[in-house]
This record gives sequence, structure tokens and C-alpha cells, in this order.
Amino acid sequence: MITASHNPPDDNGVKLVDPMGEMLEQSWEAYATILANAESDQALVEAYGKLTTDLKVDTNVKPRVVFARDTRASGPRLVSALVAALEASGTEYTDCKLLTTPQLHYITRCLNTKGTAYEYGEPNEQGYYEKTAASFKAAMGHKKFNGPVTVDCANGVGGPKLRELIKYLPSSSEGGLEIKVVNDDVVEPERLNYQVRHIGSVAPSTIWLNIMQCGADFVKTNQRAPPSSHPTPLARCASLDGDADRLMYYFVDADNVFHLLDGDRIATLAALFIGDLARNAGLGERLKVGVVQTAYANGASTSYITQDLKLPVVCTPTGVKHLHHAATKFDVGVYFEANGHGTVVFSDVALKRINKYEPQSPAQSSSLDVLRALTALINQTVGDALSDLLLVELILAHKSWGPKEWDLTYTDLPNRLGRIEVADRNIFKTTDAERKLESPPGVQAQIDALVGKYKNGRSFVRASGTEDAVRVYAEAATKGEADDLAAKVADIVKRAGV
Ligand SMILES: CC(=O)N[C@H]1[C@@H](OP(=O)(O)O)O[C@H](CO)[C@@H](O)[C@@H]1O
Ligand SMILES: [Mg+2]
Repeated sequence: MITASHNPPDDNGVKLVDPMGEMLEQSWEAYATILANAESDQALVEAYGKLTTDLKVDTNVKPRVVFARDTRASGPRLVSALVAALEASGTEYTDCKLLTTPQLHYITRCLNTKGTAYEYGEPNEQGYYEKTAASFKAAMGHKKFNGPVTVDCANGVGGPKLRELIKYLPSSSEGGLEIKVVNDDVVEPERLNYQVRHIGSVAPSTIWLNIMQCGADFVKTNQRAPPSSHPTPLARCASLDGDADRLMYYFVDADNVFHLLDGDRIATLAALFIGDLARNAGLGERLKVGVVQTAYANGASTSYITQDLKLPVVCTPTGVKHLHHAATKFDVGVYFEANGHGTVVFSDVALKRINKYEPQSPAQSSSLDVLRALTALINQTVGDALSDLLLVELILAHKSWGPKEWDLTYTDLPNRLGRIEVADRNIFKTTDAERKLESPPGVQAQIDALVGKYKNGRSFVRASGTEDAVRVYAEAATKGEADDLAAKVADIVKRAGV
């Protein structure tokens, strides 16, 4: 998938999808790095040849690649480079043109499960819409949606694809959901995530000012609605990111105060609803539901899951591949990063139980119908903002909840996420799912001593995997304390990082 997700429009990159439509298996990342770092054409051919031999790749098997791109202006040029490489290596390929990242994951799984007992769907874009819409209709039953949802598409590929999906869903006049699509301009790719970049030279250093004015990343990072949107009180609003694999919800209350409903909220809502459905369907004992989070999950969400929902929580290192892997260990694994990337995965055993179970009463039967529909609605290959959006809307409709009732399930601890540039971020090495630093020596002890002074204090430090920076996260009982803790931990990092 050729995309740079929530990054500025000038950036681009690739996401590699494995044959089951999931994230690329981690051991392959190192091979991809070797190929990407080959310094000349000759070095590339040699590295390619060496990997083929070392990994004992059977060159008699005809390789097949499916690819797509997002709306970035550099996409077509990268596609031509990719096609040249595929032709040079004798690879059969399908160009799926413009797609969201999760749609390409879906198509990949469909292709590789066709004709098996695990057939996932029709391997094309239309198949995606048909499967999603049919399961949405089935799960909806006669439930009513309380007003529209407004979706900010970050001026990315999610806009046209959401408009297409809407054509397959029941219209609001038929009792369906009204979806208002905004920020869906893909004619001007430079509006993606609507970035305004001022570069001003102020001695002694250059100042870069990036203003991302829409999209899920803007909303999460700035904890406010995109400036272009003027939400009416208690109306549901959502934002996608540039390749539509992240989703954020938010609303303003009667006093116009902004409330963010992030990935932790979507995870808790999904876990609550699916747990209830399983119990009401008579499958409670036979479906082990669990939630997977990272250290960035708000501490209040973790307490809510363990203490109120009484469900197990696993914490993994940052990066969806880790969460996804851990989620597959449960019968039903709900995983989300706080930034809105996540999904629900059902194990093969769980799917069999859900599909075979004979309901013992009309009430069990109706819960079971909804649960079955959800297994088809939810994109199980990867986090998918479009199917997650429909999932949230269904749950709220079933519970007759507005965003306020959803928000009231627990109160987020005030938190702060900072980013610090140091000489060498790689000296910051972590353990315990990135919650503790083991190097540089002594730094964790300083952080621990500081955290102990704050009520409900928690803080951790790790090197970013995607940027040349160290991230500092802090939460505490009040906003002032969270900010203060983050600033002090940042000072420790700066001193250790020089
Ligand atoms: C704090 C944070 O949001 N980190 C993001 C970010 O990773 P870093 O390793 O923190 O740069 O990008 C990843 C890829 O999109 C995403 O999975 C992750 O959640
Ligand atoms: Mg993305």
C-alpha cells in the first residue's frame, strides 16, 4: 500500500501486507530494510539474490502482488517504479488504483482464502462495500439512529470511499444512518490532512511551523475539533486519517466544551457491547473476550476495563502489529491504539461457536444475530476507520446512547504527550512493553522518584519508531500536574540525551 497515512502530503511510503491481509510478519521487516538501503542497482540485485538464497525462496512459485495507493501526488510515480520492479522480477500484479489501506488488506485476504473454508469475501472493492453494507443492515435491525454523524475525511482517500460505501447503505429516509461527509477534497492533494507549512528562518535556527488542520491525527494531538468544523452541541463528529485506518470521535457539550472519544473509548465501547451480546446470546462462558492496549492508553480506560467490565487487559509495545498479534490469543480480542487504530478479531474457534450455537430463546436469538453480523462487519485483517465508524454507530443506536452517555462511562485522566529531539534516540531502550527504560542507566529511577510525587501519576519514555525523536507521556490527577510531570520528565530526557 503506497501511503504515508496521517503524514504531510509531500511524504510518502509503503505499508506491506502479509498474505492473510494482516500486518507484515516482523521478521520480514529486516529484509525490507536491507532492500531499501541497497545503495546502487547492482547492490540491490545482489541483496535480492542473497535473500532468495538465504531464505530458500522457491523461485518456481509465481509471485503475485496486489497494490493500491492513497491520494498523494507522488503516488503515480511510485506506482510506476513499483511496476518496473515487479516486471523485472517476473511478478504477476494487480493494480487496485485508489483504495483505503484497510480495503487493500481486505482484498488480499479475500484473494488468498478464495475457495477455502475461510473464504473472506469477494476480492474487489465492490465486494468490500457489499459485505460491509449487508452486515451493517443485519446488525442494525430496527434500531434508530439519533441524528447524523459528521465525518471529516482529512481530504484523503477515505472521502471518496466513504461516499461510495454510503451508496450501499440504507438511506436515512429508509431509517438508515445519515452520514455527512466533510473535508473530502482529493482534487488538490496538497490539502491532505490540510497542512499549512510556513518555513521561516529566525536566527540561529530554522523554524518549521506545521499546522495540520483536519484529520484524526490533528484531533487527537491537539485535543480539539478541526477549525473548519463548527459542531452543534451533542452532535456526533468523527475524523479519519489520510489512509482511513484511524478513527477519532468527538463532540461539544451544551457549554461548547470539547470532548474527545479516542481509540481507548472505541475499544471500551466495543468490549462492553460484544461482552454483553455474548452473554445475552448464551455464549458468555464460551467466548473469552479480552482487550489489548499500549502504554499510551489512558489509565482510566484500563481501570474501567478491568474493574467495571471485568475483562482482561494485555499491554503490548506500540505498533499495531504487536496489538493485533496479542489480540489473536483471545477468542474475541479487542485492540485499539489510543490514536484510533484498531479492530476486533474473532478466533476460528470463536467464529465456529458463534455460527453453530443454537439459541435457547428469542432473546438469545436476537443477540446472536447481531453478534454474527458484527463478525462480518468488522474488518478483521486490520484497523479500518470505515467499518469501525459503522460499528460505533451501531452500538450507540443499540444502546440508545448519544456521545455524552458514551463519554460518561469513565473520566479520562488528564495527560500530555511530548516529543523531544535528542542526539541519538537509540540510547533510550525500554522493557516491560515500553513502560520502563533500561538504558541509559539511572534514568528510570529518576522518573520513578518524580512520578511518586503526583496523585495518579504515570509517565514513560520511549524512542519513536517512526520519527527521529523521543516521546514522553505523562498522566496525573489534574491537567496542571500532568503538564508539570511531562515537563519535568522531558528535562530528565534532555539531560540524558546529550
Ligand atoms: C504515540 C503514538 O501515537 N505513536 C504512533 C507512531 O509510532 P511511534 O513509534 O510512536 O512513532 O506511529 C505508529 C505508526 O502509525 C503508530 O502505530 C503509533 O501509535
Ligand atoms: Mg493511517
